[in-house]
Amino acid sequence: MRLLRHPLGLISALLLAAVVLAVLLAPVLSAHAPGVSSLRHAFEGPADGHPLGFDSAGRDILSRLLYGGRNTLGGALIALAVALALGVPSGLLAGYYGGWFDSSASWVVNLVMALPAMVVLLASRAILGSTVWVLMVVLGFLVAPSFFRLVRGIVSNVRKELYVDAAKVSGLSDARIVSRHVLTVVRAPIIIQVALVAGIAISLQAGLEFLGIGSGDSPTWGAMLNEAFKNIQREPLLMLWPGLALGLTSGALVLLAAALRDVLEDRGTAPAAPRVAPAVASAASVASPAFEASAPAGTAEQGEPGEPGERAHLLSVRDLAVSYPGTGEVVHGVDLDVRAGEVVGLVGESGSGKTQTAFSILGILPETGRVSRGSITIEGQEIVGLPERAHRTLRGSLVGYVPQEPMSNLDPAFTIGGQLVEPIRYKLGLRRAAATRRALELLRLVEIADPRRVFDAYPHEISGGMAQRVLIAGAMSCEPKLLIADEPTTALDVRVQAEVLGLLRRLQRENELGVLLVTHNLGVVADLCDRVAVMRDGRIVETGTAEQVLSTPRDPYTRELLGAVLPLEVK
Ligand SMILES: Nc1ncnc2c1ncn2[C@@H]1O[C@H](COP(=O)(O)OP(=O)(O)OP(=O)(O)O)[C@@H](O)[C@H]1O
Repeated sequence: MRLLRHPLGLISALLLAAVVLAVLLAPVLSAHAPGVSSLRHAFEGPADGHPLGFDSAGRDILSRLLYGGRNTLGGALIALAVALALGVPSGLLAGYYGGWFDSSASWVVNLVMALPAMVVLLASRAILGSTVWVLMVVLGFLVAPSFFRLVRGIVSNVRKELYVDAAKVSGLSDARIVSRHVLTVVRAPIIIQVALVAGIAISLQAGLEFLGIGSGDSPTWGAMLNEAFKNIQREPLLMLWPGLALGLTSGALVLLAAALRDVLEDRGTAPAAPRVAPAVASAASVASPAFEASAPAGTAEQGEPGEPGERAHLLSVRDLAVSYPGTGEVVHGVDLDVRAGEVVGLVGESGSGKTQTAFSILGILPETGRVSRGSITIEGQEIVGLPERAHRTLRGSLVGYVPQEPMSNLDPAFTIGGQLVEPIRYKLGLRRAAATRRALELLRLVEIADPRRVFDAYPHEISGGMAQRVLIAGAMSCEPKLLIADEPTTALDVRVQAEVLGLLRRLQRENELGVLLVTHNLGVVADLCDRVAVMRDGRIVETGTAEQVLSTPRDPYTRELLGAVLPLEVK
C-alpha cells in the first residue's frame, strides 16, 4: 500500500500492471495470430484492424508484440523462479546453520559466479538447443548466486541477534524462527532483488535473441528487434515498438526496485537495537541457575531446606560439567537446587561459568559446547541428553526466561503485541483473538499503564524499562514454574531497576515461582534472594541463605566479592 503512495512506485507499478495485463489479454486485444504472414502487406503501415501495421513478413505487429511479451515475460519468470528456488533456501540454510553446508554452498556459488555468463549461455545453446525456455533456466541458474549471497549474508547476521536467541529460549522451533524472524528480514531485500533480476533477465533474453542466439521460431521482443534491425534501412519504425516495450518494462522494473527499496527498507532502519552478542552464539544472553548444594566438600550448609543431597523437585543440578573441544571443561561439577517459591541468586565474576550453567538448563549451549557430565532435572524429569524437540517443549512452558538486554531481545520488525501473541498461540494453542486478549492481560499484569498502546508499538517506540516488562510478560505468558533471569536489571537505570525488581518480586510471590537470578548486584541479592550460590572458575564455592552468605561469608572469594561492595561491613 505504501508503495502506491510513493510516486515512482505508483507509476512503475501501473506501467508494469498495464504491460502484464495487455500481454495476458493478447487474444482479446488482437484478433490476429502472431505467426500468420501475408507478404502482400509486408512493411505496410497501420491499417484497419492492424493499428501498428505489418512487419517485414507481413505479420501483424501488435499481435507479435503482445504474444512476444508473453514469451519474454514468461522467460524472465522462469529465470526468476529457478534463481529463487536455488538461491533462497540454500542461502537460508547456509546463513542460519553455517557449518559444512555453508562452506560447500559458498564454494559452488563462487565457482558459478566466476563463470562468464554469456559464454555459458552460448555453450548451453549449443548443447541444449535454442529453445528460449531452456536458456532462461540456465540464466536462472547463473543468477541464483546473487540471491544466495544476499540471503546468506543477512541471515547469518540476524541469527546472531539476541532476539533470535530469545525466540529459541521461548521454545520456538527453528522452522518458526526462520519463518517469523528471519524471513521477514530477508523479504524486503529479496523483493527488491527480484525486481532488479527480472529487469536483467528481460534485457539479457532480448539481447540473446537480438544477437540471433534464440530460437527465432516463437515471437519475443528480442526476436522482433533482431528482425527490425535487419530492415532498419527500409523501415526504421519497426524498431520502435519492441524497443519501447523492452525499455518501458525494464525501466519500470528498475524504478519499482528503487521505490521498493525506499518503502520496504525504511521500516527496517528505525529500530536499531543495541547489539550485545559477541561472535559465539552469545554467551552474553543467558540466564543462570541457582543452586543449592555444592559447597566445597564438607561445608555444612545452614538454612538449606531438606536433607543434604536431597534434590529439589523444581530444578536440580548435580555434578554438571560443560566442555568445549579445544578449551576443555569450563564448568566443573556444579550442584544447584531451586525449589518452588524460592529465589536463588547466582553470583560470581564474569567468566565464572554462570552463563554456561544457565545455558545447560535452558538447553541452548552453543553448537560446540556439551554437557559432559552430570544431571539436570526439571520437575523430576532428566533433561541432559533430551532431544531438542523435548527441550523446546520445556522452554517457555515450565521454564520462563528473562534476558539481560531487553531491547536486543525484541525483534525490531514486529510490534510488541505481535511478538507476544505468536508464542502464546503456538504454546497454548489459542486462536488469535484469545491470544491477543491474553497478551493484553499480561501487559496489565506487568504493570504497564496503557497496554493497548504498548501492544501496538514497535520496540523502538518504548523505553528500556518498558521493554523489560514486556519480556517479563513474555516469560510469564505460558505460566512457567521456574523463571531464569539473567541480570534482568543491569541495562536499566536505577529508578527503573527498582521498579522491575519490585515487579519480579510480586510475580514471584503471587505465582509461587522458583526463580534463578543471575546477578552481579549484591544489593539485588539482599533484596530479592532467599538463597545464594557464589560461583568462581566454573565451581560453586559457597552456598547458603542470602542472609548468611552476606553477613558471615565463609569462602575467601565471597569475602573478596563482598569487600568490593561493602568494605566496612565485611571484616
Ligand atoms: N563457545 C565457547 N567456547 C569455549 N569456551 C567458552 C565458550 N563460551 C564460554 N566459554 C568459556 O566458559 C567460561 C565461562 O563462561 P560464562 O559465559 O559461563 O561466564 P559468566 O560467569 O556467565 O560470565 P558473564 O557474567 O560475563 O556472562 C569462560 O571461561 C569462557 O571462556
